[in-house]
Amino acid sequence: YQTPSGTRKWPKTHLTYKILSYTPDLPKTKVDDAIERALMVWSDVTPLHFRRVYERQADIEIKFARREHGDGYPFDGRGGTLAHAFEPGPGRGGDAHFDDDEKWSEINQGKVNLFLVAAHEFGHSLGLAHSNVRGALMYPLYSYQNPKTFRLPADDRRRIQKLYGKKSSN
Ligand SMILES: CC(C)C[C@H](CC(=O)NO)C(=O)N[C@H]1Cc2cn(c3ccccc23)CCCCCCNC1=O
Ligand SMILES: [Ca+2]
Ligand SMILES: [Zn+2]
Ligand SMILES: [Zn+2]
Repeated sequence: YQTPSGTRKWPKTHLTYKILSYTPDLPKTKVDDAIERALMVWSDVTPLHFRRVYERQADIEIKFARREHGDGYPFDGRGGTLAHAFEPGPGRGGDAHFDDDEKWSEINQGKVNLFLVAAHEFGHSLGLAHSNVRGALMYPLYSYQNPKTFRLPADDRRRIQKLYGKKSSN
């Protein structure tokens, strides 16, 4: 998992993901769809492929949780931190957790958009650290934008392709 520069990456391009729990704020199908589209943000620009699994352990395990939830990084109630994720590695490496005290939504300015937050978290799951480029997906502050018109900013694309290469053209 270790690269020369010290960042960590997956030693494979076919990754599995599993949704362990859901939020009561959205229908399950909307959560599934937001997660799938958030992963596609990254697979669209790299040779990475994501497959959903239901039984076995997955590389990227996704759950909604409140406050202390067993990893020593408790959430903080509504507002504040929205979610977190672990860098590539065995066990909890790659996993993404979402604060279920947030009001998760689809297209709604006032609430938190699951697709946008998930796309950010999966950047960490794949090995990206935060960006200091305002407007980058990996910027540490959440900012709402219309998910229908979302395009991966150049800084994020450049950095993920530096780790995993570009999407094979064929
Ligand atoms: C990028 C995002 C998808 C994930 C990040 C966390 C992260 O980097 N996960 O990988 C996040 O939650 N950032 C906070 C950072 C933050 C902003 N404030 C805070 C007040 C307290 C604690 C944290 C914050 C000020 C008030 C606004 C609170 C609501 C929005 N929260 C944020 O933007
Ligand atoms: Ca919170
Ligand atoms: Zn956690
Ligand atoms: Zn982050």
